[in-house]
Amino acid sequence: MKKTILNLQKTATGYKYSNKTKVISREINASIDEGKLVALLGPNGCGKSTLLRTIAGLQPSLEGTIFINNTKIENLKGKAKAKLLSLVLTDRIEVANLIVRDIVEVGRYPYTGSMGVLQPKDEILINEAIQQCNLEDYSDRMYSELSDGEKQRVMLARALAQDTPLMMLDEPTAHLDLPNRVELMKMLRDLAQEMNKAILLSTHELDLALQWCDTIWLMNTDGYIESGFPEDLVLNDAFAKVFSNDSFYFDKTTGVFKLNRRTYGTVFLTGNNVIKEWTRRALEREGYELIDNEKDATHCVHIQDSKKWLLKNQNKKISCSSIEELLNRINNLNNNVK
Ligand SMILES: Nc1ncnc2c1ncn2[C@@H]1O[C@H](COP(=O)(O)OP(=O)(O)OP(=O)(O)O)[C@@H](O)[C@H]1O
Repeated sequence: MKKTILNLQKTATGYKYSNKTKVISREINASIDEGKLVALLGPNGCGKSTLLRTIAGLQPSLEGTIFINNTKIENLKGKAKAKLLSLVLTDRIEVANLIVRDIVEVGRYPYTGSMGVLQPKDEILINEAIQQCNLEDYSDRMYSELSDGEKQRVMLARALAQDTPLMMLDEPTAHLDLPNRVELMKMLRDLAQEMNKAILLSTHELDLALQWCDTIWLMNTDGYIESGFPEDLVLNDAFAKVFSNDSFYFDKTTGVFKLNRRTYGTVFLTGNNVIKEWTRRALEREGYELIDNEKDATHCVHIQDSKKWLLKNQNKKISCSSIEELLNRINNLNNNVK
């Protein structure tokens, strides 16, 4: 059976001032088992960073109990806490005159004596962390001279060297381009599975979280969390409730957000699946709704190959050689309406 690494019971988070308390989240009951990658998702300002800081013990919880490896977080201090959890924050730390390896070595601080002398086992774990984060060619480079994506990998390597059962990352993909975002998510998933770590990351990358994470903690604007399997949260409309508004909605079929807007006509579309998908995107962007019933459609489009779209409208049959031409023709037919 999988061991539970993080367990939150009736946790409330927030900020205390001398004469008042500002509650951000309440009644959080959630847990993470070893080997699991969990995404904390929610709108701006709902309380994701506050929760991560509370779990890390950087600020006290207002109510409830947080257990890491069955130990209450408030009973953990200094090095004992640093052996159980590592935290990678969004803010880039700016350090002068340190090379990448120096920073990864900091991860071993909880295990070294008062003089900070590294033992052979520490060196092995530092080398492994550098390797796992693909930093072998960077280990002697100045940290301050790296790109944001490379700095992010260094921070992950430092957290890995810390060798904790729980790793937490606050918006780790924030400064990365798309290939690096995917690469990082894959790396975190591999780490969870191969090293049996419990990993909690906050993110705004809904599609990446849906693809790569075992569980999603979905936080709404009132700070309540619904925890579940990504696909279940899509199908039970939890995503739609948290993220949709008057301007756009969450489309369950495709898993993306779409603008609510007037439709200019309906299209019945047939043909090769890949070309159909890109044609669908263009049609929907232009304000056309795709329907399954040929009889009721304003336009019918049959895709013959990647250079031929056959547009049928009442008595007309028009052959188009690109999606751009298809859209121009449909818009021309619709001119009086649009
Ligand atoms: N030190 C603080 N004192 C008082 N309120 C704070 C403090 N830090 C954050 N807040 C408030 O707590 C709420 C939650 O902030 P938090 O940064 O946790 O949200 P978030 O979900 O991480 O947001 P984002 O997605 O924009 O990063 C916000 O209303 C914010 O203004």
